[in-house]
Amino acid sequence: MTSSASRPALRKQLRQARRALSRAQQHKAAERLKRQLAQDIRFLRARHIAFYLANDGEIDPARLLQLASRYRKHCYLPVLQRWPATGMAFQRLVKGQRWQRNRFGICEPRTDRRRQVKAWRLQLVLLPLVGFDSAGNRLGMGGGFYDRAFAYRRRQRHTVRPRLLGLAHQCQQVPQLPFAGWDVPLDGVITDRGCY
Ligand SMILES: Nc1nc2c(c(=O)[nH]1)N(C=O)[C@@H](CNc1ccc(C(=O)N[C@@H](CCC(=O)O)C(=O)O)cc1)CN2
Ligand SMILES: Nc1ncnc2c1ncn2[C@@H]1O[C@H](COP(=O)(O)OP(=O)(O)OP(=O)(O)O)[C@@H](O)[C@H]1O
Repeated sequence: MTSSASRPALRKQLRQARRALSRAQQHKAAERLKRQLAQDIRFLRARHIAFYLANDGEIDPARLLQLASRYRKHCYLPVLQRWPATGMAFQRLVKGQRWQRNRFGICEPRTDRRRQVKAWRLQLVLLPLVGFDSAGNRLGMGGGFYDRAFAYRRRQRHTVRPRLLGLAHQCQQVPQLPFAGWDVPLDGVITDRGCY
């Protein structure tokens, strides 16, 4: 996989690669991801964790969400804001949760501001990646939603909360991603094959 391609071209290639994975490969990857994170101190210690609902071939953290609920952790999902349209909040999941689709067709909890928290209240955020490199640079879907939600971390480098862990299939690693000024570096990346 070349990383000299432009961001949009690279995004397209990598999205195709993850969508091309078979159901059996997806299943295995999700299981391996769960096994790794279930023993990770960052997962075990965190009480407030943001997940995502897998879409577009993303590695699926649903098993971890189930595990976290069993441990009585507070689980959150991203919810796109209507205003500003570039905003994204994290909303806590509740029993009997009602759902809606966002403007990209991704399922999310029905908006309820009382259950939304400030990004810095979370202890661990599991981010969906389109691509990553060994330096912790990430490529997302291109909306800049996660970058904006955690932009404050670039001003407060000492802030450790929340930890940002990118999740990806191993086939999404590239040698080097072009760094954009607004990119918020990750604390780590976890794939079905290991940690970075
Ligand atoms: N599972 C999951 N949930 C998530 C994200 C994600 O990456 N994965 N997001 C992370 O930011 C946010 C949604 N961000 C997105 C940004 C751009 C496109 C996108 O470009 N979609 C279309 C094209 C545009 C359109 O339909 O109008 C596409 O699939 O090509 C989708 C989601 C919030 N929820
Ligand atoms: N902190 C910010 N303030 C304003 N605009 C931003 C900020 N961060 C990113 N953006 C804008 O968002 C757009 C998308 O950024 P980028 O291509 O890095 O998205 P991404 O990281 O792939 O997506 P995502 O964060 O949703 O996973 C860029 O054009 C950039 O201008």
